[in-house]
Amino acid sequence: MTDHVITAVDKGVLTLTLNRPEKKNALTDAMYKALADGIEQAERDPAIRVVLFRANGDAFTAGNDLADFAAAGNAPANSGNGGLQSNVTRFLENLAKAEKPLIAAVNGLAVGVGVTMLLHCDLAYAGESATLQMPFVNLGLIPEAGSTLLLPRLVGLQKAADLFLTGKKIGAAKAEAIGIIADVFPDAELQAEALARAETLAAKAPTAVKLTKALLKGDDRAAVLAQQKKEGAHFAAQLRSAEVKEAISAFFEKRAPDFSKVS
Ligand SMILES: C/C=C/C(=O)SCCNC(=O)CCNC(=O)[C@H](O)C(C)(C)COP(=O)(O)OP(=O)(O)OC[C@H]1O[C@@H](n2cnc3c(N)ncnc32)[C@H](O)[C@@H]1OP(=O)(O)O
Repeated sequence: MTDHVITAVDKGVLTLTLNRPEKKNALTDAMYKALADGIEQAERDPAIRVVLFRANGDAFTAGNDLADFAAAGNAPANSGNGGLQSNVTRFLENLAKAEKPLIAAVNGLAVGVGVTMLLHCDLAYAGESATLQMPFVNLGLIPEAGSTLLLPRLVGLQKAADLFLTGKKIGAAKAEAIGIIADVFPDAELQAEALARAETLAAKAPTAVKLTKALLKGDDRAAVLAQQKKEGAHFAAQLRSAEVKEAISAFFEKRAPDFSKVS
């Protein structure tokens, strides 16, 4: 159990609220566990029709907790903790496997997995001041969640490379224009709008909704899960690299990383 994710069910909507605002909702293993458990609970419970991801504070999420990455990178190779933690993997797999609709309300910053998870959401809404960034390469890492398959399909190879290789930030309007975000709302209206849409969807005919989602996703699930596995293997190797050690040290020392000496 963690207080850093608040789980609530109302009117057919399972709401998972990220609640670690003092760390910009950076995701710890316990938080991934709560998110993975939440999706499984929704899939099991016929009374739950929709999952809504939202966040308290001024950021959606700063992505994976970098201290956890540093610890995983330093763990003995045979400790079972030398790659993505099992709850991260479970969360990413559950996103890809979910049969019920997933909705996200993105306020403020969404970084790393905070963006790649949106590629699995059927409806991702954002506040107008939201920014999205996938700085995996800047951290010495590679993108995950099947995003190396999903993003280029969604936005084209050039735009996907631009986002992944530069790690640049984009605003909500741009994210909507390229298809990552379904709709943008004034910041003050985002949460109410996303909840209202989730509740409306939860009241619709559940089998028709599930079948429509399945048809929209096509036959992609196996390919996405296979891509997650490929990404995960590279990710685990990179976590142990000098590149990641330098990038994470630089983050906590509040300086720019220096990759000039890594080969
Ligand atoms: C499988 C998943 C992979 C991924 O998700 S990869 C992506 C990993 N995430 C990142 O690289 C983002 C790292 N964070 C940042 O770049 C910045 O932060 C932000 C741009 C998100 C926000 O910057 P600002 O508004 O200046 O806030 P602040 O003072 O940097 O952060 C407030 C407190 O939050 C902690 N924090 C922020 N992000 C993380 C994180 N990802 N892991 C651990 N801690 C984080 C900071 O250290 C600090 O804490 P203190 O107040 O104690 O100094």
